[in-house]
Amino acid sequence: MTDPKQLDRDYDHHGDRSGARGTTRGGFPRFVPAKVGPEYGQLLEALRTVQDLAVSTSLPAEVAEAAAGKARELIELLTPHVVAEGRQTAGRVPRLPGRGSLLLMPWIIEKIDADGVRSRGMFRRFHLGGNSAAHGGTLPLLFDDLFGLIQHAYGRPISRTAYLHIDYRKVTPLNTELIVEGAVDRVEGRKTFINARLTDLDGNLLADCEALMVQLLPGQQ
Ligand SMILES: CCCCCCCCCCCCCCCC(=O)SCCNC(=O)CCNC(=O)[C@H](O)C(C)(C)COP(=O)(O)OP(=O)(O)OC[C@H]1O[C@@H](n2cnc3c(N)ncnc32)[C@H](O)[C@@H]1OP(=O)(O)O
Repeated sequence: MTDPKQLDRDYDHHGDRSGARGTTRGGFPRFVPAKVGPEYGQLLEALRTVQDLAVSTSLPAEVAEAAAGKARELIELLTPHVVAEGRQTAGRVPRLPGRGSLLLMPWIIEKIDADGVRSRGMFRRFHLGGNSAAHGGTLPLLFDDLFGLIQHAYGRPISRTAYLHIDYRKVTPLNTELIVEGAVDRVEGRKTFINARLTDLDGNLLADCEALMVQLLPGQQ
């Protein structure tokens, strides 16, 4: 992983974080890959299935009550292990779906270098909008995280998404393997313009997206 200070001499002067271990005084924590065993991936897959079930069931009261009890047990188990931003495992395991984060789409990075990033995966029941299609709001999440990876792999410093323009070309299906791929289009000073496309495995275009990411100034969060 590139040292962010090599990309941005002012890395430590963005914003004013606590400086706690694993974070910086910059606007973003440093992304240091986390080392985890297979049990972490298994936990995430189980939790994703719980998410799918939470949005796709109609529970009798006694089942909802029993499930709430089990959920509280899980909360008790996990709560003592909360850590500061930058030290959590989620988002720092590039080989796992969604980099090991439940927030992110559970997609796998297939290619990541200065020429662009490609990921493969599925939208699942948890992402349902209506009529068997992915919720329109899930696509910006997929694209935005891809753009973060693209500009990091391109060697650009800390930036924030200024705008993200999506054209929805075709309905995005659930439970169907898809590809999202994008690259830097051009850099103008602090501005990085990035394009990406979401397609099915036959190459049919489902959505395309153009975004502007703006490099943060010293002192900016
Ligand atoms: C170990 C495991 C691997 C990990 C490996 C690491 C990977 C890591 C992945 C992380 C992935 C997360 C990546 C998410 C990134 C977000 O999603 S960030 C969250 C969403 N975005 C935000 O919250 C941004 C909120 N907005 C802002 O903070 C500010 O508006 C901005 C965007 C920083 C710009 O403000 P500013 O610094 O005051 O800049 P400003 O002078 O207004 O504009 C600079 C230039 O940009 C232009 N501009 C600014 N906004 C716009 C706009 N909306 N439209 C057009 N032009 C604009 C201006 O016109 C100006 O152009 P020039 O005059 O220079 O030609």
